[in-house]
Amino acid sequence: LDVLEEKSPFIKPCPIQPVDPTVFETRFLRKIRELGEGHFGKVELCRYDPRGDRTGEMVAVKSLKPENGEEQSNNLLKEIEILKALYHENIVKYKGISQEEGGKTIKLIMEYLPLGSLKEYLPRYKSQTSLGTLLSYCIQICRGMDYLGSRNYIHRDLAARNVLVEKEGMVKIGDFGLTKSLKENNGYYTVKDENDSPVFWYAPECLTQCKFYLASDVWSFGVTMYEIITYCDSSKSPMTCFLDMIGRAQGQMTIVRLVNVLQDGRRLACPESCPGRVYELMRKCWEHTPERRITFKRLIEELSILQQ
Ligand SMILES: C=Cc1cc(F)c(CN2CC[C@](CC#N)(n3cc(C(N)=O)c(NC(=O)OC)n3)[C@H](F)C2)cc1O
Repeated sequence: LDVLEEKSPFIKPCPIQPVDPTVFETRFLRKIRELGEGHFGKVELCRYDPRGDRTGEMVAVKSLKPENGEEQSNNLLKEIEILKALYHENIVKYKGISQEEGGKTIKLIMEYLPLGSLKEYLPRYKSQTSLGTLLSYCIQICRGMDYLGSRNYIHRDLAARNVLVEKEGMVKIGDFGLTKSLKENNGYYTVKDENDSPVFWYAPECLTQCKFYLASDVWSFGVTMYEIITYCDSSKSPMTCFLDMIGRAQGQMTIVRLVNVLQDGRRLACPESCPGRVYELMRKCWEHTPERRITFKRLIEELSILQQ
C-alpha cells in the first residue's frame, strides 16, 4: 500500500489547508490612494486582489513610516490587539494583518468606509442632515465610547476626524491610534508628551498633569459634539475658536494660555442655532473636575430625550 500511496497521489487525499481570513498577503495589496497621514504612519485605501482581476475587496490599511523605531512598532502591535478584540456596531471592524517577510513591518487591515469621517461628510451633506440626525450620531459615538470604557480603554483622540460614516444615519469610531489600556489601578494613564497631541480636545488634567482618565474622553466628546453641531465648519472649529480666545501665534505659550482660559471657567460658546439644552449637555462634558463630569451612559440617556 505504501508503494501505491507513493506512486498515486489520488489515493492520499491532500488535506485542504484552512485559510486564515485575517491573514492578508502583502503582495496582493494594491494601493489605490492615501486616506490619511499621522505623525508616525499613514492609512491607505487598498484593494486586496489575490486573483489579480480587480474583483478583490477594498480595505483600509494602517502602516508605519519606515523611519520609525521599535516603540512605534510596539504601539501598532498594541493597537492591533485592542481593535481585534473590540466588537461593537459603532466601532470600525478589524479585518486582519499583513506582514512583510520576516515579520519586520506589520500592517493593520480594517474595513473601508468610503464616506469618510464626519469632518468630510457633514459640510458636504449639511442641507440634508437634521439636528435629530446629528444627535443620533452623538448617541452612537457615546455607545461606542461607553463600550470602549467598559473594556477599560481610554481613546485619547476622540474628534470628528476620527468618526467614520458607514451610511447616512450611522457612524463608527474609526481610529484607535492613541488608545491605551487603563490597567494602572490609579484610574488614569500618564500621557507622554505627544508632539501631535490634539490639545484643543484635551481636558485640563491632561494639559496640566499629563493624566488621562475615562472622564477625559468625555471632555473630548463634548468638543466632538461641538464640531458635529457646527457641521464641522472649519471657520468655527474648536481650534479657531480657542485661538480667538487666547490670541494667535503664541508658540509654546499656547498650552499655558489655553489652561488659563479653561481654569477661568471660559468654554467654547454656544454655536449659532444650537438649542440651549443641547449646549447644556456639552457644558456637562466640560466640568473642570473629572469626577463631576457627566458619564457616557448619562449622555446616551439625555441625548436620547433631546433627540425625540
Ligand atoms: C499610523 C497612525 C495613523 C495614521 C493616520 F493616517 C491616521 C489618520 N487616519 C485615521 C483613519 C481615517 C480617519 C478615521 N477614522 N480613515 C479610516 C478610514 C476607513 N477605515 O475607511 C477612512 N476612510 C476614508 O477616509 O474614506 C474616504 N479614513 C483617515 F485615514 C485618517 C491616524 C493614525 O493614528
